[in-house]
Amino acid sequence: MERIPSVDLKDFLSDDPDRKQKFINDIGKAYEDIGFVALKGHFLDDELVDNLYSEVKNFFDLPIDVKESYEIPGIGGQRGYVSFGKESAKGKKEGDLKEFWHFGQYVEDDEERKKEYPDNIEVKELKHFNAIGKQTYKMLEKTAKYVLRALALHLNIEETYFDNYIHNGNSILRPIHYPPIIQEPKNAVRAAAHGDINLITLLMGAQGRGLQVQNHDGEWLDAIAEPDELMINVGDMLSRHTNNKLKSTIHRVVNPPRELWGTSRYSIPFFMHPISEMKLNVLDNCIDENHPKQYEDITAGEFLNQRLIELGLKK
Ligand SMILES: O=C(O)CCC(=O)C(=O)O
Ligand SMILES: [Fe+2]
Repeated sequence: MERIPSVDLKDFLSDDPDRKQKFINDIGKAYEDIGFVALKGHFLDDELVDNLYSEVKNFFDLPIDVKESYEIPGIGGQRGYVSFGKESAKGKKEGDLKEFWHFGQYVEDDEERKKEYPDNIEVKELKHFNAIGKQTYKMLEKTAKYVLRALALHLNIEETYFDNYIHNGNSILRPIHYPPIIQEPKNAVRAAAHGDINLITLLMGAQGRGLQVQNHDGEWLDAIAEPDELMINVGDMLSRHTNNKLKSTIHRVVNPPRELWGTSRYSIPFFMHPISEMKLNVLDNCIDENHPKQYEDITAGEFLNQRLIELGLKK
């Protein structure tokens, strides 16, 4: 496969069963192959997207000591600010050339669950940052819910199978700033090759160049979306759960050519996580003679913990 397939969520949401089925088939096929699709017809309107980018830029433009005052020790970077170079890909010692912010779940109907998560951090210097973040979080979560419904149907399980696992799930919205490059990086890139941890990732900002996806032949394909598309990929949790029927594909963000070193890159992934007690045990109907069970039983919470330690975010 030479390019990332494009799908339209409006097909899945339509009353026409043929359109709905076509969406399921297209995304299912793409995820069994390259693990990525570009998706139109999502729930983010242009005004929200514009406001979000401007708030995100305003935040990263704040003085470093202000940003660092939002870097909270002891929570594995799960909320607030994570400073430049802190996170490195699994197995790599150089930090990625990025700084980022985390918005987490807004639990409004479950006191116990609310206690489980760190609180979101309010940026006092920016009037609209927090509200715009929350609105975006909700719209991406809603988009992801329908994508997972389509995948459930593709997997021949109940359409709403994922709904209860993602309601109040541990999802994270991560605005990332890759700053201008000042001097030749030794071994570091904007984001080193990695697979995502979570169920699925919805990425805003893939219209800017830099994101690359590895195909089966080990070649790197540019993954560029249209301005109205989200790039959506399978993460390791979903790949485990489906016995690797759906592929969590390795991807990276390369440094720009020297003439573009002076430019920042902004991207905003939404990492869809389930609640921590969801069992990621391989689904029975993804096991047969030709596809023996490949992964040990594990919960989403245990899996996340392991990975945060490997990323250098948690001790
Ligand atoms: O910035 C990007 O385009 C991708 C970032 C990414 O892959 C990640 O944060 O997991
Ligand atoms: Fe990623």
